[in-house]
Amino acid sequence: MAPPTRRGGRPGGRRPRATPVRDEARNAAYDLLRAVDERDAYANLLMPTLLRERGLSGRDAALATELAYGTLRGLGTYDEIVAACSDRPPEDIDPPLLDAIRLGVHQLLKTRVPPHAAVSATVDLVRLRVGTGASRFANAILRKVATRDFDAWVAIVAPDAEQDPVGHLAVAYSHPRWITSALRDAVGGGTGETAALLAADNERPVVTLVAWPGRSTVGELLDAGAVAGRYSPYAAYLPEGDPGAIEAVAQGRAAVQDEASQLVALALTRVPIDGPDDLWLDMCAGPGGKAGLLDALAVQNDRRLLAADQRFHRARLVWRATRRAGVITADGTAPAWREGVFDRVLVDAPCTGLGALRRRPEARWRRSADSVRELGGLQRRLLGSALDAVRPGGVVAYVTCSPHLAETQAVVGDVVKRHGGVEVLDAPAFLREVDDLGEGPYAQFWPHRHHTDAMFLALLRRHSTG
Ligand SMILES: C[S@@+](CC[C@H](N)C(=O)[O-])C[C@H]1O[C@@H](n2cnc3c(N)ncnc32)[C@H](O)[C@@H]1O
Repeated sequence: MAPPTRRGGRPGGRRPRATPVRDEARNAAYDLLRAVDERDAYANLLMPTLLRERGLSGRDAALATELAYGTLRGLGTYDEIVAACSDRPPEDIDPPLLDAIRLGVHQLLKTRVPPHAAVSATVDLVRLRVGTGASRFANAILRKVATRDFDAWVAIVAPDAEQDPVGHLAVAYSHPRWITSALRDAVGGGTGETAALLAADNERPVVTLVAWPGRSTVGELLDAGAVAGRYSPYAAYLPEGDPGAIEAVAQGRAAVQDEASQLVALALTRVPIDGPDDLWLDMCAGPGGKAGLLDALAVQNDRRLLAADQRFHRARLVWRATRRAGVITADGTAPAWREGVFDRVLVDAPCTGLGALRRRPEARWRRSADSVRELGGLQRRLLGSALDAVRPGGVVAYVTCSPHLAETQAVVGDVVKRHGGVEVLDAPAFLREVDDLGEGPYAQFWPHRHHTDAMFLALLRRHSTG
């Protein structure tokens, strides 16, 4: 890409406009970035409110969302590029200014926004929101950024792919190094497959709906513009539009739910068990995604579901998502139920959420490797407690929305060894409609293979009291 010239229409050649123009979509994107930085806001929860408050809809809403989420996902790479274009490292740049520059870099390198528009809109934003002096600094950085495309910058700023493959992938695909390394170990493939996984984390996931059986049908969702799901008999994808505008969703008969989440809950119900099959437990049920499906299946098959969550407000959400389940606020590690009374138990354990990075654009920068260690003890206690809660012959599903080996195989391996009397079942055998879940006995979904979250499933049968 040629360097900017004054006449050629390139961004840097233009003088700043006398009066900065306020662009509502970019302002909303900027405010989201600031809220994430200053108040630890969750981008996917705050964005709909921001759009509503600003009266943004249609293309403006889509632009604001794309700019904010894209910037949050990509800022690992963008900061390396800013560092290469500035005499100050990003950590020495005032955070409000840095966020505006990141927004500009994203527009220049990852969108079809014309470069002159990307620069002038960012410079205007900085003048209005940060200050005139800062806008000159932003202008100078963005002029340099605009001299190359994304791949050319990665070739300059990322560590050498041969000498430091993890470092290269981390910068090229904007993931923290520790997550890149953990995902590479978990996917078990080479650099190519890790790159495909990291790239999938940077894509906008399609909205997936679940038609709760007995309450709505996939046909009803298809009539409302959705497309049939690939694997789950209850799934439909919504290519565009607001899911809340679909009648079945608005009436609480269907919901938004990733397809892998549907399938792991379904797999638990598919394992044959000898003897009674009356009472099911969802031990970590909030906010109620899997409980909603389990409850609907329980109602259809004349079973009973007890759904528990340690936090009251999460339990309340479960109550709203279910129709007949008993819902309680309870700590699964200090159970409010007798041992060995349940026929099937789901432990959807609290985890790092590294399998859902597509949905939570800022999450990768919030978590640290310490959180894996911190969660490990709780995950082990919850799974141990689930094995106590299930009757001999009954089944436990251990699920995480993280593929990190320390949260998945290591937890199951340790608890099974300690507990005794537990058989690890071949989980992929209960999900025959899905290819490539791994060689067993565990099932691992992947965004780049299945277009779902990276959900992990272990199915365990309790044989004796151990
Ligand atoms: C991964 S989320 C569960 C998601 C849920 N199954 C769904 O599909 O919507 C984990 C849940 O575990 C709850 N939790 C954390 N510690 C717990 C404990 N000791 N006992 C019960 N629930 C707990 C959290 O409040 C959180 O709602």
